[in-house]
Amino acid sequence: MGQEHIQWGIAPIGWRNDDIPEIGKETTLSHLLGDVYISGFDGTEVGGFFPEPEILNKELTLRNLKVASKWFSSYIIRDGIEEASKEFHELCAYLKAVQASAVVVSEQSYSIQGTSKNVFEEKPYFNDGEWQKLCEGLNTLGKMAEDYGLLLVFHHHMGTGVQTLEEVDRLMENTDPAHVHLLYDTGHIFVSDNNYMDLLKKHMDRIKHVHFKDIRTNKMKECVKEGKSFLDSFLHGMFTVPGDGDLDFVQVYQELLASDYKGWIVIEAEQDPAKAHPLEYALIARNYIDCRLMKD
Ligand SMILES: O=C1C[C@@H](O)[C@H](O)[C@@H](O)C1=O
Ligand SMILES: [Co+2]
Repeated sequence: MGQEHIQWGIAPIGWRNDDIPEIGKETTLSHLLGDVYISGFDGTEVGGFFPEPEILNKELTLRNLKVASKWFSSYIIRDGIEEASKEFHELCAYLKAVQASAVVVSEQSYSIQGTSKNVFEEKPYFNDGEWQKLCEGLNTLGKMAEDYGLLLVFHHHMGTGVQTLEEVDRLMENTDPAHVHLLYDTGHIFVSDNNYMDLLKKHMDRIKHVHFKDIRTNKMKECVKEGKSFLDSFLHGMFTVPGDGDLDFVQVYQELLASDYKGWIVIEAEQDPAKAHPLEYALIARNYIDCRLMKD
């Protein structure tokens, strides 16, 4: 089956975190890329601290690495599409210059992702007019991304208005499949819906980018019980790399291969690097991929 069409990446988020920039801030780009190389990955995603394209390209080429994509927080509902487009153009130009394949979009209007609110109970909900504005805006951004040779992949995310399977269904139904694609993140959909296979099976035809995020369910239960925020949940150790948590990535991977998925699978596990040594965890993930997922 088409394992040769998969590119494996690991996100900077285990080393430095854009949601809490103080975390791991002493880690340099060389350190991060060195670890990505040592742990045998094909590349990474662009972190907030990454330099201008010329410098980044040189550092990537020296290590034979690639970048897959970068996160974009859109505020289409709050600010309108014109406002959102300005920053989006800049990011797409950057991503084109570093030869990325996708731009990861998350609608952050009313998001509680970066706040102290209980992420398990206080997520926002969009009204009908807001859904329409969001979907139309995403179609516009998706066409823009194509002008830069990029795919717009939408990231469903805890603490946002597009979190649950039902919300992903609505987004997929009301956006143009030619221009708006989906990022499938195992960890976010599991924490939200307690299930990660339904979304994958239902929307496989729209999935063009994948985040493999594992969950320590004992930690997740503690976070739910204590009503923790998203940021406190990850500091508490809710997320980890595949092979260290409770999700079964074998069935996910088999489903992706059976559906002839082509593209990036990026390991993405935000943890406190002071507690979870980033290279050690990158190697745990690599070992799991080699011994459990790609064994045949
Ligand atoms: O893809 C992601 C990017 C992060 O900034 C985000 O908070 C994380 O949870 C995620 O899945
Ligand atoms: Co993700």
